[in-house]
Amino acid sequence: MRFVVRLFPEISIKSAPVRKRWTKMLTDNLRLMAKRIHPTARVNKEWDRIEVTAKVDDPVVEGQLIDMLARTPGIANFSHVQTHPFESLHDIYELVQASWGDQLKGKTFCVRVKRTGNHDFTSTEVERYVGGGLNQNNPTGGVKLKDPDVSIGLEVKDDQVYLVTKKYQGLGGFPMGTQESVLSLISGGYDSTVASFQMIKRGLRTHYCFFNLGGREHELAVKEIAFFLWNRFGSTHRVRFISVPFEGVVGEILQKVGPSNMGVVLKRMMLRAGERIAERGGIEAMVTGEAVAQVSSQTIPNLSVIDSVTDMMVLRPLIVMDKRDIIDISRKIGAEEFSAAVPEYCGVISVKPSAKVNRAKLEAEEEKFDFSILEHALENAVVQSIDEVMDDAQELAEVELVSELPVSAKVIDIRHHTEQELRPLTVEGREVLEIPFYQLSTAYAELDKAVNYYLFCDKGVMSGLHARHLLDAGYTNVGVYRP
Ligand SMILES: Nc1ncnc2c1ncn2[C@@H]1O[C@H](COP(=O)(O)OP(=O)(O)OP(=O)(O)O)[C@@H](O)[C@H]1O
Repeated sequence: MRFVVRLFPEISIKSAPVRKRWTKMLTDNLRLMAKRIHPTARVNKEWDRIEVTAKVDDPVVEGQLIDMLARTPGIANFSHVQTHPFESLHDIYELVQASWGDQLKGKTFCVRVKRTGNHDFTSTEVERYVGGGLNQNNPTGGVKLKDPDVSIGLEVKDDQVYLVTKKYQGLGGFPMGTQESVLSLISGGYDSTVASFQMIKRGLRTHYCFFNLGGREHELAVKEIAFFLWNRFGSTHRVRFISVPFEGVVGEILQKVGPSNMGVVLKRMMLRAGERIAERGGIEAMVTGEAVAQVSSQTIPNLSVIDSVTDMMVLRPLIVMDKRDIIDISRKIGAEEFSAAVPEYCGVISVKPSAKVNRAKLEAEEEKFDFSILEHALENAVVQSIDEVMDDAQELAEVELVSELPVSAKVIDIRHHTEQELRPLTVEGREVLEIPFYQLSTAYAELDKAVNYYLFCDKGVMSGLHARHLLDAGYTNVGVYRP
């Protein structure tokens, strides 16, 4: 089987040396991946195209090669082609008639020919001869040069004719490795996932940085997404996944920062930490999934307060995109199910978020922040190669979930104290302890081990994550209460 790959037009207009270098990179990338699919797969570079062949007649291999080409950055489109030797114009006509004749009934069509080599006919002569013959010998809707129902692509190269049997859309963008590295701040939601994809598609080597706010399950879900993106669109280049334990930072924000500023301060802490991690890895730009006014921390005034903590360039590929379009891309690239399954971190952060934070007030609040906690988080960041991230995905501890509480059980309401005040939880006949999740790990140690505790939060996500946390820490008397 044979595929002809056309370069993304933005590559074709580059200067000759750049084009040559980038085409070589795309060829190398394809070679690496094709070899993983079948040992006979070969990738050959020519000036304006790349050919991918495999000496095997197997629809599974064919499907895998099509999938590989459809998800490789740098390709405009690609065609499945059949090659045949020919001696005369009439041979070409017969080949086309055999493969296209019965598909032209009632349809308008045109024949497009590209020719290379020495022949005693021109491309236009081939188009006329073959088109005329097809029209005469089939009940077609006639030749139509503009917007025909069927466009038949042919390539005549020396003594071979290439018949296009099917044409596929490529991903576009630039070949992986042609651009620099970036550090994508990924939370696993639709936005940062799609933002990371956009970077990969443009040929940027995209490393991942995750600030762990919600425990091991959240981390694993994000690792799964990052691995998926890399494996599907950028696996020719090894990247890193950095996980930064950020629960301490969140706890400190919740204690030192007023509700309206929390979201913006959290993002400032993320950019501060992200910048340091990027610098350690020799990376010059960060990427986030923010879009203007999608939430209140993403207004222009707030984004500018967020940005002011770093000199490093922050790329926001989704900045003017609508959420609906972002989710459409997520669906198209197969990431939607992953992002939909990522637990939304319900405890953090702004209870009454402000669309325009008061910068002076925010900076005054930040002065109370203990920055050694941020340093501690950075020291404890775990760096993994992306192909190793799923190795540590051991089974998560099972958590008991109850809607009716056992007689002697107590409930721990782990919501933020402002929510506890707004909507206090009462459970008839049971004691409810109010321990916000950011105090839980220290407070839990003080509790009576003989009692069973069931954690409660609004969505059941945080309570599940924290119950798992406690189980991991060796406590056994803990579950989740979902009334
Ligand atoms: N836990 C996290 N780890 C790493 N980056 C994060 C984290 N939370 C947020 N970010 C970064 O900050 C950006 C803005 O976060 P925010 O929670 O305001 O927005 P979002 O638009 O809902 O993002 P997403 O859909 O990616 O979760 C995210 O797109 C992401 O780049």
